[in-house]
Amino acid sequence: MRCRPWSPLQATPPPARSPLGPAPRGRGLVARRAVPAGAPLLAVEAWNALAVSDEPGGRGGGAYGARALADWQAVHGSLPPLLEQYLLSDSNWFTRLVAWLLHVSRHGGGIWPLYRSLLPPGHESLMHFLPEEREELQSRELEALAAKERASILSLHESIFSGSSGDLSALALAAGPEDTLWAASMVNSRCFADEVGGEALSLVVPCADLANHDSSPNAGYRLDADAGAFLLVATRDVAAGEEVTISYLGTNPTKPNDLMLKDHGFVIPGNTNDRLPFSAGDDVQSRALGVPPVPRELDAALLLAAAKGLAASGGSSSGGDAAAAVGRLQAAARSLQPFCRRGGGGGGGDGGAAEAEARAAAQRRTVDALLQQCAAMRAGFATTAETDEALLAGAAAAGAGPAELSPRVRAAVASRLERKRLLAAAEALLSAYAGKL
Ligand SMILES: C[S@@+](CC[C@H](N)C(=O)[O-])C[C@H]1O[C@@H](n2cnc3c(N)ncnc32)[C@H](O)[C@@H]1O
Repeated sequence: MRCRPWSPLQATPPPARSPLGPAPRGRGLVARRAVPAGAPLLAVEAWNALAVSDEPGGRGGGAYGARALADWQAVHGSLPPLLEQYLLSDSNWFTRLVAWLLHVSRHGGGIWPLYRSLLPPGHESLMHFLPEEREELQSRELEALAAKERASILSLHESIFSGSSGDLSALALAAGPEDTLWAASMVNSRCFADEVGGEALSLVVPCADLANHDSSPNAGYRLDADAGAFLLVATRDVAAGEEVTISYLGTNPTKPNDLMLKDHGFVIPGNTNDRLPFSAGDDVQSRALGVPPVPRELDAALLLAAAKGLAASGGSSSGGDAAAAVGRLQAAARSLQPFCRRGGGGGGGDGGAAEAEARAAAQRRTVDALLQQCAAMRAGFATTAETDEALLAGAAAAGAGPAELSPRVRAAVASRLERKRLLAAAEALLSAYAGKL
């Protein structure tokens, strides 16, 4: 592929596959020279991207998508008419991009064989998890999500690509379900979303798609239709040799880790969008499970003060870096928010000492009930955080498991460890809260 000559980026070499590596992100983009904030880091010609209109019949009438498809064919050659028709149809954008990626992977000339060879052969997103790998997630919900995701892609394979019955079967785009699963995870984990003149677009952009995620990224991206290029732009000064990162939360800033794992195959340490599944014990399901009702007695201001105090003292006892620990405290505090007293909560002052003591006692009962739920969640995990940490560090003690983890098991262990660390943050927060009463 041809990136603009002034592009100051290079792709890092493929990483050594070692589980001992310090939280490796894999390959990425690295700035070859310093780039000031606001300046472009990389420009990929628009005709080198696979761009589809999310809703060809919607806003913008699919005009940019149709033009992009025509431009692409002018450069890379005509697509089979059945595929061209399908790419312009109102089938969902995801399936259209999967079809296009499968086509260029099998039949594309020019840059596409090189691009195909750069794409990873396997992936850690949930649709690839086999039943024995799903168990490593230590979460019934995630296991169910993984099974559902896989079933939905396999059914898409049958209805669109399968040799016997699919809408596009005549094109022989996928040799089997594994091809469709691969292309689906590539689109899920690598595609960009943007809009031109109100027309929502989804794009696979070779080269730009090598940028890894960071929660405090140093780059943003945009499709510049006038310049005919997809740009990565520095959002702050980037030093020579620094990794160039973007946020994968661009289209869904509220994405929790379960969905990160579903789409991207990794979790964000200290993802503030995560929530612990505390129960108020007042719904039918909780009553059936015997979860005692939890009165909403916490004081929002006190909860915030407890969280701030813990954050100032270096986060909770959970592992990982300081920013992640603060993120977990925020996520824990938000998980506890529903247990705060409505209408300001107050509780201070004019009712006398007896009333204040009654209020404190009510809060302690709420804290105790929530700590009990934490203990129940902890008991539901088959391993401890320490075991997971040792597994990820590759220092598996005798009987703790194999020193080498497959990429998917590694992703599963990272995901369950992150949930345990969030739980530890919630426990620390509840204890700090109780200490303030
Ligand atoms: C768009 S690609 C980025 C380039 C990728 N590293 C590669 O070698 O092709 C997205 C994939 O990179 C990996 N990745 C990106 N950011 C990551 C992060 N912060 N932590 C762990 N893995 C990350 C995940 O496997 C993800 O599905």
